[in-house]
Amino acid sequence: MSTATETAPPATDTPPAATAPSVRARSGATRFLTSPMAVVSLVLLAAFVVVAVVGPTVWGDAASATRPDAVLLPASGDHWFGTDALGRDIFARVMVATRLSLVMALSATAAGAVAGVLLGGLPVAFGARVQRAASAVITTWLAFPVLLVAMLVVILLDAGTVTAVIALAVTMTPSFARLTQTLAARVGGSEYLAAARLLGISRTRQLTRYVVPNIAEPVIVNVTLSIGGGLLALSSLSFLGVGVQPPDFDWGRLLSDGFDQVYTSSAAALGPGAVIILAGLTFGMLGESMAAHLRGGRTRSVGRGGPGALAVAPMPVALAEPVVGALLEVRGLRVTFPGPHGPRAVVRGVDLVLMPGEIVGVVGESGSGKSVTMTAIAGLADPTAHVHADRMLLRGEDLLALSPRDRSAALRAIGMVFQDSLTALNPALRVGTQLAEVPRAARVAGTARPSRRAAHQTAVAALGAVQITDPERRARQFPHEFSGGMRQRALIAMAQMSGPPLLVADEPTTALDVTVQRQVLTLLRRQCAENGQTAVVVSHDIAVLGELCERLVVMYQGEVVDAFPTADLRTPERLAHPYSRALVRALPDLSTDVTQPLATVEALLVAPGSGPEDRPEDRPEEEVA
Ligand SMILES: Nc1ncnc2c1ncn2[C@@H]1O[C@H](COP(=O)(O)OP(=O)(O)OP(=O)(O)O)[C@@H](O)[C@H]1O
Repeated sequence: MSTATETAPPATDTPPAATAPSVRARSGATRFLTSPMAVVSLVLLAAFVVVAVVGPTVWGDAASATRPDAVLLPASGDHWFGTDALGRDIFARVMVATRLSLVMALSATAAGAVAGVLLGGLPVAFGARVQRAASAVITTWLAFPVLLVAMLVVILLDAGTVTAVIALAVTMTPSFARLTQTLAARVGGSEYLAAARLLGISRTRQLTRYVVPNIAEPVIVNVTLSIGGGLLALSSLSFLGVGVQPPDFDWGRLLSDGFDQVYTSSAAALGPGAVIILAGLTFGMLGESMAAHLRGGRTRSVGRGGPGALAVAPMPVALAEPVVGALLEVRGLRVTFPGPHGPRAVVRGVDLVLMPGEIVGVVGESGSGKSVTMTAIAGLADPTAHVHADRMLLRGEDLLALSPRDRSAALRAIGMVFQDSLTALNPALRVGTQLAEVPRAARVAGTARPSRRAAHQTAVAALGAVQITDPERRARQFPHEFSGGMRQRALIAMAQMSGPPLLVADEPTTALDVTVQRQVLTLLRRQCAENGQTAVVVSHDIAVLGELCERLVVMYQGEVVDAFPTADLRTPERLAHPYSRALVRALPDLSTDVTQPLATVEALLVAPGSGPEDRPEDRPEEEVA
């Protein structure tokens, strides 16, 4: 069956010299600065900061000098926003008020954010009871109207600048607390925090090392967005006469004063109003740009056309003719991640050819690049990854020549079964509801979207097809109510629902016990045979792959070092690569002498990116076996 060839071209660690700019590894800051909205907001912010710093020095005199001969003048070349009832230049007063307005908004937001983060985040380290109590406090607090709370604070503390800041901070605290609580709950339920607890790591350390770093980014984005809202709220308080009191003045105070003369000089109110709106927009745009940047960077689920997507081979590469009839042909796949010492190539020149209907196993030790290879092929590479290929044909279609949108559509021919069934299924949705999303999302263009009921029935049938008993009842359960084997089968059902011609299963049985492992593998093989599907199954376990696959591809240190029919496992001495031979010899069987230590694959480990002299094929065989 094996008409394909996999070879390991000479590896180099340097990334391709010329690559598509869209996927060139760029620093986060550089990527952020490519957004026009981010640039505009930063320029505006810089202008506001400069005015806040130099405003009182430059415009201080004009802002405070009273001129009885220039009272209530309309806007003109000399007085852009006109003059007030004492003849003071309103534009100069707006410029001078910038400092107080910004300082108040920043202080109130910072105080509200710190209080909110503490209220929302601290309980995570103190267990469920404290979390429930904090949650009740936050919910009650949120239920009070913002203006009412602000007024209450003003009544209790007397109107003034500091009171306005405190009032705003008090109204902001519960929303920051709710955000932090939601984010912290996600971290609180994570496996890594559970592991930290098991290891006896102190609560303070849990909070500072595990909770805070994982919630910091969205909180910072929210703080930035809130500064704009804070500015507007403070201006409203001053406008209502309960904020900054004379002789101090902020933008809201000036807006309030300007309203008194709106019929004689509209610029007196419009000027401060426009500046308030511009400042609000500036912080809003900055926050939105940061949020978009984070979504597109670390937190966004990896897409099939964005960063991390496939780079079009930039230069003509001398390649052999395409393999006739291949379902998938990948040549020269390279994946590089940015590292502290420059780009790190973790997949180096991988070739992979799959013929229709075959099941191919990809085996290799942990970190050899199996998952990265598969996710890169499926267009699901991490957004920080730099993916490059010389050729990539899927069902005869040249993925490198397609637009990101068309490539995305073409890649729907690949169904993925992920390794960790617990994280691959949304814990908040019933299994049936999740599966029902597939037919509703994957409807054929031009046809009506299936009804919820029809989609649900399809989901139930799909669960039945993977031998989940009582699928109707199971479809109404949440993933945590399933056993590991059932979840894995539900994932297989989900991947199969859109009938993809190619199934990629990344370690589908790693977390399962041997009996369930066998059931899942049998199911995979039967489903592929029944549906005429091609499958690539990734595993560390050469024995598992030997049972399931017709052909094996061995990866080591980011390269394909060997490829052979599964039958060759019986004659390891015929395998071409020492690492493959070592892997097979390390497999115990019934003839293994149980009185002797099991054979192991010894010290081959060198980091990807090491020179060729460190690679196993360059070592004497006895060192390997
Ligand atoms: N997002 C990432 N950023 C940086 N390096 C990464 C990233 N994802 C993977 N790597 C690196 O790529 C290399 C290959 O990882 P990969 O997950 O493909 O290994 P694997 O062979 O699938 O291992 P395992 O069997 O343990 O899942 C590893 O050195 C890993 O640290």
